[in-house]
Amino acid sequence: MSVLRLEQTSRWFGNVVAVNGITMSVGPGITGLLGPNGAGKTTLIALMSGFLAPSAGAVTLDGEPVWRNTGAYRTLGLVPEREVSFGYLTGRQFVLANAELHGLRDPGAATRRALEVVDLLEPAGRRIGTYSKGMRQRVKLASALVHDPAVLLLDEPFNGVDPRQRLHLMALLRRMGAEGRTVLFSSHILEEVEQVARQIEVVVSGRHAASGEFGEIRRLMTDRPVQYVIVADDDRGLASRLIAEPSVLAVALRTDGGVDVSVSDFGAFALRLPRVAREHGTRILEVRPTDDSLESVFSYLVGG
Ligand SMILES: Nc1ncnc2c1ncn2[C@@H]1O[C@H](COP(=O)(O)OP(=O)(O)OP(=O)(O)O)[C@@H](O)[C@H]1O
Repeated sequence: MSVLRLEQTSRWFGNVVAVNGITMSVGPGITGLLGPNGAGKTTLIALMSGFLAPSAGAVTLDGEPVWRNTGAYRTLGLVPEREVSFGYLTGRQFVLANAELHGLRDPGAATRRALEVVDLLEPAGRRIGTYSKGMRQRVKLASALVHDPAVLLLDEPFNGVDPRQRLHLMALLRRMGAEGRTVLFSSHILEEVEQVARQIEVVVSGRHAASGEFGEIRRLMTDRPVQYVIVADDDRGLASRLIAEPSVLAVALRTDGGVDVSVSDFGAFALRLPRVAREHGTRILEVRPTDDSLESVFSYLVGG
């Protein structure tokens, strides 16, 4: 049972602050690290795996600093986001190379075991260059697992992987978590994280925006105010009726036509809007959410 801990951890590159004073603990089971592109997930994972030194604060594994600590490297496995650049190696050669780097007593047996876990024994004699994207992810996973680490860190493992392979990979991660390993994976897709992770940590612009069980995070995201543009055949009439609705927070006429509507409870609003329109004989021509991007959800979470 291993626990990774970040304490007021920051990392900057010149004047870019990639990770900004993050404090969090990652324990056994599966944790999802959720954040939009550029949020600092890759930098965080590099800090947690001992590939980068923190500029300030500390990263520890079971109380010991991770940076420049060979003991920690034996406990950690990392699946980086970048593609394996050794396409000319076979899957077996690639995993074996890592087993040898770790100085394992029986690298051949460890390689076989790791390839079996990810279900790649059969194609292990083929060159990685001929593998599908999902197979390439799994061979990276086998390489990260070859020394049987208690902690497994994966950077965007589902990116570009087809749906069937994705399910396969998710099942593998669940198994790792159920075995008591500390598994953390990053993603920018909430649905992906929800399907596998028990615990979710949200990062935005290098800051720790939220932390909790996925139900809590989902609630935080869905309870936020939502903005719509609604275009009707009578914008002014519609605006005056909508402002009387309890689910509506604010209404403003747009100069280019349509109404900006800020909604507190979009479930209730979705039920009311067609009724309000029908009762007053108004035709709705368009309903368009204006801030449904993940970025806006995140900026809401960080209070931006
Ligand atoms: N080596 C570096 N030198 C300069 N800036 C960097 C470096 N590494 C990361 N950054 C910057 O730090 C910020 C966080 O980047 P990071 O790659 O950690 O984010 P991310 O959440 O993993 O995003 P993505 O999913 O797009 O990779 C970005 O603004 C990035 O440009």
